Order: sequence, then structure tokens, then C-alpha cells
Amino acid sequence: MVSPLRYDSNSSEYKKARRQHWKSTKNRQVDVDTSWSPFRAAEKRYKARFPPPDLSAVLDLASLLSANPPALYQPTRICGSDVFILPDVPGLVLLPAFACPQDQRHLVRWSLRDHARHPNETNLDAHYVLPAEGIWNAHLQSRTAGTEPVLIRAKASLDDGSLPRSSSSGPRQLVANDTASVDNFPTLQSVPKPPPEPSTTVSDCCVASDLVPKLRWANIGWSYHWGSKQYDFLKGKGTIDPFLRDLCKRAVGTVPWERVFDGDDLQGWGDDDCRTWKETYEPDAGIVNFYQTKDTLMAHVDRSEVCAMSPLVSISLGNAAIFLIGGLSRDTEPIPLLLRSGDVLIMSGPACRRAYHGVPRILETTLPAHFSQPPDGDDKTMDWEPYKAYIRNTRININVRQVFPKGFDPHTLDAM
Ligand SMILES: O=C(O)CCC(=O)C(=O)O
Ligand SMILES: [Fe+2]
Repeated sequence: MVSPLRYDSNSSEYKKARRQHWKSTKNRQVDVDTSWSPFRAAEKRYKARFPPPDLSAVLDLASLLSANPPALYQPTRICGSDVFILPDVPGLVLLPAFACPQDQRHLVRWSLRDHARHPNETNLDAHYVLPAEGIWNAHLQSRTAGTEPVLIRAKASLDDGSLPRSSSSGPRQLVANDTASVDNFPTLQSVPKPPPEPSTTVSDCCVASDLVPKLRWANIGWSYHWGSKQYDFLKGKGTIDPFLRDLCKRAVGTVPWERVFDGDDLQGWGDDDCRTWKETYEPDAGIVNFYQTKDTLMAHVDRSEVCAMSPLVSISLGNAAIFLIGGLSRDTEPIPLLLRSGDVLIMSGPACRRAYHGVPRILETTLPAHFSQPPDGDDKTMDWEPYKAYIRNTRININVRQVFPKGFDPHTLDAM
């Protein structure tokens, strides 16, 4: 069970949330719409700023390690790691605190300094002409005494009028898309993938430090086209960081997959076989999600990967979050799971990979103490302060995927 959210009822934020709640509910008897699906209703409940949500139903598996877990959630200990197999959603596995504090700090720094920059696309690329070193490094440079901050121009402000217009620079948009499969792959490939439209509502000129809190995502590996919600394989295969690849492969290698899918009919899995994932799992795509504490991720299914079976490895860093996972439609009541910094959640198999899921809440002030300490080892001398300041109000999720089933080669498709 998760402890109740602590709120300062005298804070201006609490009062503002209360005012907004009164305004939006004054003409309504009860703040529940009966037409909401069970998933939507749960999202609304956990998103609510006022009254603060009741977290007593949120499953905090890590806290069960020190208590007596109910039979349903008995963890298995393998090579020093605890593994929870969640029978409610076949294929869902949680490895609490799989990434140690040092690895968590390393990944936070990697996400910001090394990854959220060219050639990896971020949400900001559509709208701004970004410095080659990335906005995080430009932000760090601007903190150095005597350095003039580099001015960043909005793309729309440089436009001669010929660019298509859009109105939003906001978070990830929900776009209906076809579920990818080996059979419809050639058709999905032929869908036009025009570049995104620069927003006309962002300010014409800003500095890197203004944009750091607006960073929402950075692409990993195969390029993802948000407009069509399909991968754009023509852009080539980006590299996967070796440290990240190793961590994901170790996590997948730790799970006793025969037990996860024990008794399941593995017919219909094609050439994929969970019993060989320890050797065959190879991440090639993904996204780094950056959440400020007010951000949410709406219910969705990740259906763009051709392979709907192989493990999707999701690493949580920074503040904790409530993660909802339901079923193949929004009509299944979702399970609310607490994801803490260092947790690795694995979604695998047909029921779990195509299940609705989302993040309705980042829990403020849940940053573990180790983020206050600087990295050790080779990085002893680095300045951890800016990372510490950033992560205080942030959650980072590194969501790593394998797009193709074993043996599938997109480049042989011309012959199909
Ligand atoms: O932030 C998370 O835990 C989940 C992210 C996710 O579902 C996604 O990137 O598709
Ligand atoms: Fe997802």
C-alpha cells in the first residue's frame, strides 16, 4: 500500500487546485461521469489535484519485500534480484530496484547530456533550431560565469510563409494507428511520413534553460514518426547505447520466462519463443520520456512494433509514478502499480504488449536520497548540482523495445 499523499493545505498550489475543483464541479452533483470507461475513470481519479487521490489501492510491490506478500504476488529471487510475476496481466514482470543508485544517476546524466541531442530526435526539434550540443549542454554552458546564453530561434519565426501551420508544441498526441504486423508491414511502410509542423504559438526566441523543462521525449534507435505513429525505417537504424543495452539484456536474462508463461498456449507466437529470449532479445528502438511532476501520459497501446511478443523494458528514474495497466480495451479495470526509481518493468507477450496502459500521476517529493549524492567512480569530479536540480521535480522513463521478431529483415521486403 502506498502512503497517503502529503499536502500543505496552506500552499498556493493546493488552494489553486481546490478553487479549480469548485469551479469545475459547482453545477454537478458528483464528479464522476458514468459514460467513462473503467480505464478513463481510474485516470481521472489518480490525476485529480483536488481532492488528492486515495492511493490505498495502488500496488507497491517493493514494499511487499519486507512484509509478507500475499500468495498472488510472491516474488522469486534470482541472482540477487527480486522478480514479481503479475498474474493479472500475463507477461507483466516487475524487477524492483533492478538499477542500483549509481546506475540510476548514470542513466539520468546519459538521458540529458548524451542522449537528448542530435542525431536523436526530441519533441523540441519540430519547433526550434536547436544547438548541435543539445539543449542540456547549452543550458550547462550558460551556467558558467561570463558565458552569454545562446539564443534559440523558433522554426516558425524563420519561416517565409511556406511552412504548413500547426498550433501546438505540447505533449505526445493521441493518433489512431493500425497495429503493425509482419503481414501489413509493407503497407505501413508506404504511408507518407511528412515532417512535423513547427508550432506558431511558441515564442520566437528563447534560451536553452527555458526549453529544458519543455523536453518531453527523445527517440532511441529506429526513428519513430509521430504523425503516422509508425516507424520510419528509411531514416536508418540509430545506435543503442551499450550500457542501456546491457542493462536491458540483463533484466530480460534474469526473468524465468517459462514460469511467466507457464501453462499458456504459445501457439500463434510465430517464430518467437520466450524460452530463447535470454539469447535472442535485442533492443533496437525506444523512447526516453521526461515527465515534470504535473505531466501525465494518457491511456494508449504501443502497437507500432512489428513484434508484439518480445520484452519491452521500461526503466523508471527520479520521482515515483502511478502506472495503470489494463487489458485489450479501455473496458478492463486497470491495476494501479507504483513505479519507483530503479524499477524495471517488463511488458511481454500478446496480452501485455497490446494492453492499454498510461501514467496518470507523478508523485511529487518522492525522489530517493541517492540523487542528492554525486556520482562516484570515474565521474567523481563531475558537477552533479544541475542534474540534482532537474531531477527533483522530474521522472524519467527509458522505454526500450525490439521492433522486429527474430529473423525478420525489413530490407528484404522489396522482394515480397
Ligand atoms: O512512463 C512510463 O512508465 C510508460 C511510458 C510508456 O508507456 C511509453 O513510452 O509508451
Ligand atoms: Fe507505452
